[in-house]
Amino acid sequence: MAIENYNVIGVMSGTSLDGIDLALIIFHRLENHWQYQIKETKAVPYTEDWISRLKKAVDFSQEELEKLNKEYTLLLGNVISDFIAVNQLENLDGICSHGHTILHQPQNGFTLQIGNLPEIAKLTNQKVICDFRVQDVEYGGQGAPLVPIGDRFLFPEYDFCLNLGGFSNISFEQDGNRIAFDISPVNTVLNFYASLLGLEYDDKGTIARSGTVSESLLQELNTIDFYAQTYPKSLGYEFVKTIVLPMMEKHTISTADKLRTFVEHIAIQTSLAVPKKTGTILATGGGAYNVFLLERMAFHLPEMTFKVPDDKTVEYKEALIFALLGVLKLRNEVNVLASVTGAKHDHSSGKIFLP
Ligand SMILES: Nc1ncnc2c1ncn2[C@@H]1O[C@H](COP(=O)(O)OP(=O)(O)OP(=O)(O)O)[C@@H](O)[C@H]1O
Ligand SMILES: CC(=O)N[C@H]1[C@@H]2OC[C@@H](O2)[C@@H](O)[C@@H]1O[C@H](C)C(=O)O
Repeated sequence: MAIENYNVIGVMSGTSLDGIDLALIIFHRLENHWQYQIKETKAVPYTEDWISRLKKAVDFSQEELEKLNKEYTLLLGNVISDFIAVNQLENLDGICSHGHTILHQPQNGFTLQIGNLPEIAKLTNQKVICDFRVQDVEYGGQGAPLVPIGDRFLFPEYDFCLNLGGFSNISFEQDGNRIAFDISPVNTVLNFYASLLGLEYDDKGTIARSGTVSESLLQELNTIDFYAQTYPKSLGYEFVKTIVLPMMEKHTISTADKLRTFVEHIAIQTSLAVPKKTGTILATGGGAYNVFLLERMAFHLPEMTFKVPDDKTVEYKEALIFALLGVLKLRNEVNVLASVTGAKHDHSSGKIFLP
């Protein structure tokens, strides 16, 4: 019985801008099946300065972006090195790092994740596998979402995997193919309105719960073109900045009412995204802690069972899956599914940098 083991660190910075997630993962590959253990984790919050720079970067010039990329690679290198030192890690097979998405316009042929410069391998003194999205866009794909292959390998017992991060996405099996797509913005928008009230986020959705749905805003949001499109499809911050926030800002209602309306919008779009209305949904990402959001989803999908895991999978599932994408790349195996991204074929994506 062939068992293969990998010791890797998964590193993820998501679009909610809460910080950098690191997870030490041990993978066991046993006769075509993957098993995992999340051994150590750390969430490193961004400073106010970094949050502001990463937010503004969507409007940066090429020169400013290059400078930011170098500085962010240095930040990631330091954060990863600290994680290795604190946990006294040795004999790692690699660091599998997503970087941070600044621009995402697959329709125009580009996506940019910073923090993926070759220096990262020197800074950490480790083999680094990174930049997983670019090749997919070059192959005509969306470059996102990339976690669905991990959903297939690591969470096959669930009918649906729902990620509630900066944006939400869903993945499921259909006729032997994995299907997945981004559903709607989630914490990118909720955090923006929470920040107007001086909060990092709307804890458990309490403020949204206190608000009232604006039917006119809700209707406008639900008729945005993106929702009528068929998959493959993915979202970037550009969508929030140019379409969603301007639409929300036209409505002179309270911030609590905006939060309430947007929660309803997410819940409705989620219910429309699932192809069948019964089964089990694995809900992960920080939005899974938004109790009110989950209540509204359950209202629109009354026969669905929502499962929020009670372990580190909720917060570290993306770091875990990018760790798997890196291992698959090291094995030269497919880590991006064309059925999900729309690329011309399945492929093994990512760059490998040696120290
Ligand atoms: N107790 C809570 N109540 C409500 N929302 C919460 C709570 N805890 C976390 N969140 C939300 O989750 C966000 C972090 O989610 P997560 O880490 O999944 O985002 P992400 O890594 O940026 O995701 P993605 O890569 O999918 O965009 C926070 O910014 C906050 O909006
Ligand atoms: C371009 C980009 O970074 N997209 C993120 C973002 O955050 C959530 C959603 O939009 C998803 O498409 C993707 O991240 C996850 C990890 C993915 O690729 O599966």
